[in-house]
Amino acid sequence: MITTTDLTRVHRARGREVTALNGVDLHVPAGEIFGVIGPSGAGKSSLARCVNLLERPTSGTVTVDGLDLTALAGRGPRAGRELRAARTRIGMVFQHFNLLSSRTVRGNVELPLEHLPGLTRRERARRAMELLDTVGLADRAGDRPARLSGGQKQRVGIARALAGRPKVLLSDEATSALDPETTRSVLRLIRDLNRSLGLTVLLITHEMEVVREVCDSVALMERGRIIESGSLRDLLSRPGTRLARELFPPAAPEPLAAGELLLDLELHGIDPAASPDPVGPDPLAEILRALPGAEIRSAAVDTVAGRRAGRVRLVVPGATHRDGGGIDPDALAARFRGRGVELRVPGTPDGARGTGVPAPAAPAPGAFGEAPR
Ligand SMILES: Nc1ncnc2c1ncn2[C@@H]1O[C@H](COP(=O)(O)OP(=O)(O)OP(=O)(O)O)[C@@H](O)[C@H]1O
Repeated sequence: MITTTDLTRVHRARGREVTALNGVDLHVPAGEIFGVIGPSGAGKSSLARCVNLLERPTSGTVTVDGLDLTALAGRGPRAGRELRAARTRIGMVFQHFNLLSSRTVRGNVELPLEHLPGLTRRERARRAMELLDTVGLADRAGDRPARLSGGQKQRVGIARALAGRPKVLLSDEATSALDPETTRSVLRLIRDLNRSLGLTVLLITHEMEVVREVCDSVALMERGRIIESGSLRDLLSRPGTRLARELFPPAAPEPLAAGELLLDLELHGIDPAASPDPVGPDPLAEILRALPGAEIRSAAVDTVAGRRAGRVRLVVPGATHRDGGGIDPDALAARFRGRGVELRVPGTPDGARGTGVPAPAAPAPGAFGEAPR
C-alpha cells in the first residue's frame, strides 16, 4: 500500500545541510499497522511528512495505493490538484491534535470535507456526525475542543483524518501526549478502524510499548535509515535482533542464594491454540516438570501478533552447574529449541554463569531513546 524507494530528504537551513532521510526503502502492506520506531531525530516525522508529500523528498519515490505521489506537482499547501486529491485519501493524526479552538468538535471534523467538491452543508454535517459516532464522541459534537480531554481531542483528530475516506492513516506520535490508559484506548480505536475499514496505518512512535500493543510490523530508524524491520511474528523468532531485544527486554538483575540457578525462558511466539492456558504454555509446563523444585520468579507473557511471547524467569534451588553434576541448561535448551522457547542462563558467557550471576541491566520499560520534542 505504501512503498518508498531510496527516499532522501535533506534540509538546508542557514547554510547547513541535515540529512533527515538517507535512502529509505519501506514497504507497508495493505491492511497492516506498521510501526516506525527510533530515537529523537532519527527521521521518523520526516518520513511521515514525505509519505503524504507535506514535505517533498529531495530524491526517491513514494507510491501510495499504486499512485506515485512524487510524480505529482507541488508540495505542502501549494500542492497541485491531483496531489491534493491523492492526499485526501491519506489521513494524518498528530501528537498535538492540531484542532481549531474557534470551531466546535463537529466543525473541526467538517473542515477537510469543505475542500471536497459536491458536498452540501447538510451532507457535511451528516458525515461529520457519522465520524464522531465512529470514534464515540457524537454527544460532544457541539463542544469546543478546549472542553475535551486529551484522549477525546485525539479521537476528534482521528475522526477528522477519516473524513476523506482514506485508505491510509499516518499517525505521528498520536499517543505521545496521553497517559498510558488513554494511550491504550486510542490504540484500540486505531486497531478497530484498521480492522473494520481495512485501513493501512503507518504509526510513528518512540515507545516500544505502542509497537507491542498494536503493530503487525515494525521498522527501526536511526540517523535517517531503516536499520532493522520485520513483522512482530518474525521478530519473535529472531531473538538476536535489536528490535526483538527492545520488544522483549531482559528481566532486571536480582540477587541469588548460593547454589541457586537462574534460568530465563524466552517465549518466541507460542501458538495459543496449542497451549490454551494463558500463562502456562505447554513447553513451559514441561520445563517445570523437568526441573523439580523450580520456582517462577517473574513472568511477562503477552500475546503479540496472535502468538504468546515474553519471558519467564525461573530459579532452581540447590542446582549446581554441570561441572557439579546438577542440571545441564545447555542440554535443556537444546531439548526445547524449535518449540518457541529459548532457554538461557543470564550472566556472563564464561564459567561464572549459573549461580548468583546478575543479568545485564534492563532498559526502562516501554521507553525507546529520548522523549519526543
Ligand atoms: N525543517 C527542518 N529544517 C532543518 N532540519 C530539520 C527540519 N525538520 C527536521 N530536521 C532535522 O532532520 C532530522 C530528523 O528529524 P525528524 O523530526 O524527522 O526526526 P524524528 O525521528 O521524528 O524526531 P522526533 O522523535 O524528535 O520528532 C533531525 O536532525 C532534525 O533536526
